[in-house]
Amino acid sequence: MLDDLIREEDVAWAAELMGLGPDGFAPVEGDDSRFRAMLRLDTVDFEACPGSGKTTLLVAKLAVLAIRWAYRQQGICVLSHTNAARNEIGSKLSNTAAGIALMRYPHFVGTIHSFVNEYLALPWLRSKGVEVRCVDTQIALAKRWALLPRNTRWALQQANLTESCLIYTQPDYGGGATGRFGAQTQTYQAIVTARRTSSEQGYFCFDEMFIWARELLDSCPEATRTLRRRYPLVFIDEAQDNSEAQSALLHRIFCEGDAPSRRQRFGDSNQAIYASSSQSGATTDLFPSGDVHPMPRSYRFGQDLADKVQGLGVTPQPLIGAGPPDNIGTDPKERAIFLFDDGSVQEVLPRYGQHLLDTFTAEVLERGVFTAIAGVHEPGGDDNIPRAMGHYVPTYDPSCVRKEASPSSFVQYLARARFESAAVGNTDKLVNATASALLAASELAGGTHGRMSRKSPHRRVVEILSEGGARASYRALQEIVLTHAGEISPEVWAAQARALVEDIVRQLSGTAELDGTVVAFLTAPQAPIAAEGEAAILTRTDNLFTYPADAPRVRVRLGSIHSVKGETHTATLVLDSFFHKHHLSELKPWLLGSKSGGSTTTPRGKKVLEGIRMLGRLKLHYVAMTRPTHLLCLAMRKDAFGDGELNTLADRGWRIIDCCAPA
Ligand SMILES: Nc1ncnc2c1ncn2[C@@H]1O[C@H](COP(=O)(O)OP(=O)(O)OP(=O)(O)O)[C@@H](O)[C@H]1O
Repeated sequence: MLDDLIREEDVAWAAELMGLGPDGFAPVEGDDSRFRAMLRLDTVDFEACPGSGKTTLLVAKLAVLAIRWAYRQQGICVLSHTNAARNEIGSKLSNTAAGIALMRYPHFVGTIHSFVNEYLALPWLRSKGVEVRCVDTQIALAKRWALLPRNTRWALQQANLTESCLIYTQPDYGGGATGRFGAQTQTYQAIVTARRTSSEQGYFCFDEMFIWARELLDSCPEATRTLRRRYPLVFIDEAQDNSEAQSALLHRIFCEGDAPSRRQRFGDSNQAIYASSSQSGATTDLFPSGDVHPMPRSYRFGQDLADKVQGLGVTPQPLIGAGPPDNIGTDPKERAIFLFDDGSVQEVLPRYGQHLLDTFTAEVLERGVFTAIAGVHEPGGDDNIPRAMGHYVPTYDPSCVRKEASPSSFVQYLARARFESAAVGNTDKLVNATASALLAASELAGGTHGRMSRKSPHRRVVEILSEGGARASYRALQEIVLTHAGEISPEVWAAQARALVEDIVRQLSGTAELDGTVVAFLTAPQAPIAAEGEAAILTRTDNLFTYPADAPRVRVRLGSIHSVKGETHTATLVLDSFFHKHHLSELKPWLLGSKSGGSTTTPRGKKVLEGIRMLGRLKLHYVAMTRPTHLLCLAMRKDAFGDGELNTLADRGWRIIDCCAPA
């Protein structure tokens, strides 16, 4: 039924639609990989280099399929790993009427988590009589902690266990990281009781939904048949990032055994990086495997950058640099390395800002995307400078860029929305972030309205608040948020916002007294602090570094490498950071060109893989260094380099900028 849905004559139309011109997917210099990729509808893995247009290709295929899809009860299932990727696909599809149809029944476009919730975990829990109110790890854990007897809490604290010991891994509420408290202990029993009670009340942690999804499949094996009939064609974006739990579950739903769905995965195994060092990739249904369709051309950057970053791929791919795109009308720029020492680490960002001003025209500075990213962005000890982003920019707030976890305070909800709307430029994010923060505060205060809804958070709040009551406070609060573009000063918070927020949270939750957890969630915003001395850098809590500070001409978005996966920037500065060792210093042999790839071959011809930590380091920095279209910069300690090494770098086309010396 599916074979004829994308025809040769559709390819030029789809390329045009994606803004690539009619020849966007046409064969180039004998390479017809993209043209063939467009036509294929069999089960295949598209393993392709950074910037090769995987997401673009996926959306182009979907646009054609949307027009030809004639089935009313069966749909296309498009799964991504993150909300950011889902939103990217959604916004690209929304450019055509047929694309918009794909966002509705009978199709599904969403994250793997939302698919698992909607089709498996939620219906299963409902069938067991549980109404799911909220899937939010922070809220579920706060509820569970509050359910524990006081002496259990004390015992857990004494054993250095945090709330996360209340996450379970089995359908009997057992498992999880309970430290020295084995199943026979009273403390363990209290933990299990709190887990069970809060789950029965409808509060779940994010990853627990997979437990219930698996239980459904165990109990009702016919569910897979139904899902395969419903979704004969499945696309998975960012497939390299799937965890074992996700991969195994998807394989079981769509592939294992008879009559599998057709499944196409898009990804790049060299870019497989995970949210935490304890996570690892899938072992079931490895990506890529089986029929692999490579696409070697990167449309993001040119050949010079391709040649310099290629070696950082664990399995170096033949990288053809067919970029950069000429959408901002400038040529690729000379790569640069900023060198610093303990005393000048905070000079790096201003020097980068100045370098951008010297390199790009005012128009490019206005239209381009400029970032500075570090492998480690959570603060640690004050030694081993540079340990994390905070050593370069003391006011950096890591919670603002954690895309998947929920913010942990009202102010952080707003900060994240400011950060996100800096990229998109709409107020909708601020309005909904305010509403989400109020709903989260209300849940913490004991509200039981639940957050599982297809409606926007703003609509939910308006519906719950009665007219004449706190709805007026809600309107006034939204007006304050919008007037201040989400950046509420401590003064405005104290004088106006706080009372409104408390009034709304009381009405949403039906609780007169707001306890300690809610009070902590509603802590006042901090005034921006400037670091001491000449190297003072002032960023706002939204992690935008503006330069020059007094009359900004460029905005640099700060973040972790994880937070920029899949993104395209005009210029990217990759800052060194520390995890067991300094990342970039450890990668020096790759920068100097003496090593390439994730393995070496011994004189006897034996292939020896780099250690696990080094492989992680390579992948992380391969993602980082393949983001820019026009300018790649690095920042490293000056004393990381020995005799002659800086000359080697200069010979390899790196411009050296020494921040230890006055500008
Ligand atoms: N066929 C093409 N011709 C010209 N430009 C293209 C083509 N395909 C994609 N592009 C452009 O290349 C850039 C990268 O595309 P995209 O983000 O889809 O790549 P990706 O493979 O998903 O990247 P990553 O692996 O880093 O996530 C975008 O600016 C896109 O518009």
